[in-house]
Amino acid sequence: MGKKYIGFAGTYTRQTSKGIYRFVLDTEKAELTNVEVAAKVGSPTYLAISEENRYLYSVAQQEKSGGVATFSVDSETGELNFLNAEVQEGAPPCHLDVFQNDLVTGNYHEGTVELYKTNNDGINPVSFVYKHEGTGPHVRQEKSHVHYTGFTPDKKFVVVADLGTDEVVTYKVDLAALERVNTLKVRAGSGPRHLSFHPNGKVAYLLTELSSEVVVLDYNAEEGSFTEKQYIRAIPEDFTETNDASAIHISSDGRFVYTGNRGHNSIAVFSVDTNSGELTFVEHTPSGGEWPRDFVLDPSESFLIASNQNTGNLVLFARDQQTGKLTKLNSEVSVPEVVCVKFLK
Ligand SMILES: O=C1O[C@H](COP(=O)(O)O)[C@@H](O)[C@H](O)[C@H]1O
Repeated sequence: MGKKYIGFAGTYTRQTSKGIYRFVLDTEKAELTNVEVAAKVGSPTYLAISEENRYLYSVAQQEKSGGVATFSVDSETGELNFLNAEVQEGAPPCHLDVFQNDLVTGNYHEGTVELYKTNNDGINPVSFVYKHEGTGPHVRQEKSHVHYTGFTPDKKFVVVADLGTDEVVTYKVDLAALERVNTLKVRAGSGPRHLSFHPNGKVAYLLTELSSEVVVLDYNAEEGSFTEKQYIRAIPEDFTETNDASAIHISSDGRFVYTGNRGHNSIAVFSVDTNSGELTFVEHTPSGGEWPRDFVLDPSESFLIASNQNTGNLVLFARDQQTGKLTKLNSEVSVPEVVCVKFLK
């Protein structure tokens, strides 16, 4: 029997969006339904849900300040109850991740990584800020642009992708501070944006926004360090228009990697070599709208939902778990200025 899964969509609130939206995926009907505003908050672009679905954390903007808003979650109904928000003067972050009482954010505009401590009532004021320095050869690399902050699978380190400096930086969380422990420099001008670990914890996949490539990295979990082993294009050789690669996700069986292409407006599918972790290109599937900023696999991993920012639509695809291929289904819903999508676990 099919299941119903509750998902959330983060958005910009520059035009008509009201904040965080909730929706339901009905797997029996293969349909997205019940879209509604779950919480009114300023530009909650990126979302993170705690391990046990107890809390949802979002990027938040309040006038000229940015930070994090926190909500408790009713995991049966998906109701969000606002707890608190912590903001500082300046642009909001663009990415966040949470593990237990540690929450990290990455700020594209400020070139910073922030550490917050969470509690049962929400979040404490920011406890540590690390500013990245550096530049790159591309016109968008005039300074650091931190774009991704995520915990390693064993939660020992935090990994940061810096689009401005072409670096992947590893930090250790040391009580209320971040200690920089390793830096990998990738190809100049590539613009690292997002990263996803293979479930084996030994390989990671880095997506570069400016060069639209996936960089396959060997990961040393003892040291928190990376080494490059493969670069593979995420867009066709003959696509000459601008493409800003967006998100990267891997299936939980570790067999398929998916990336988003803003410009080519597609999702790229790659298969993973079981031994080396290296990738082989499988196919491109049109994302069903313009500017696929992110996408998500549903909890059954039989579906993928693309979030197209410029057309404001979530589009449902069936996912073949044997081939990794995607088939667009006849189901989509409107979510204005949509950025990211997450399911309750
Ligand atoms: O991918 C992108 O991200 C940056 C950072 O996001 P923001 O919400 O902090 O502005 C964004 O500025 C850029 O337009 C976009 O392509």
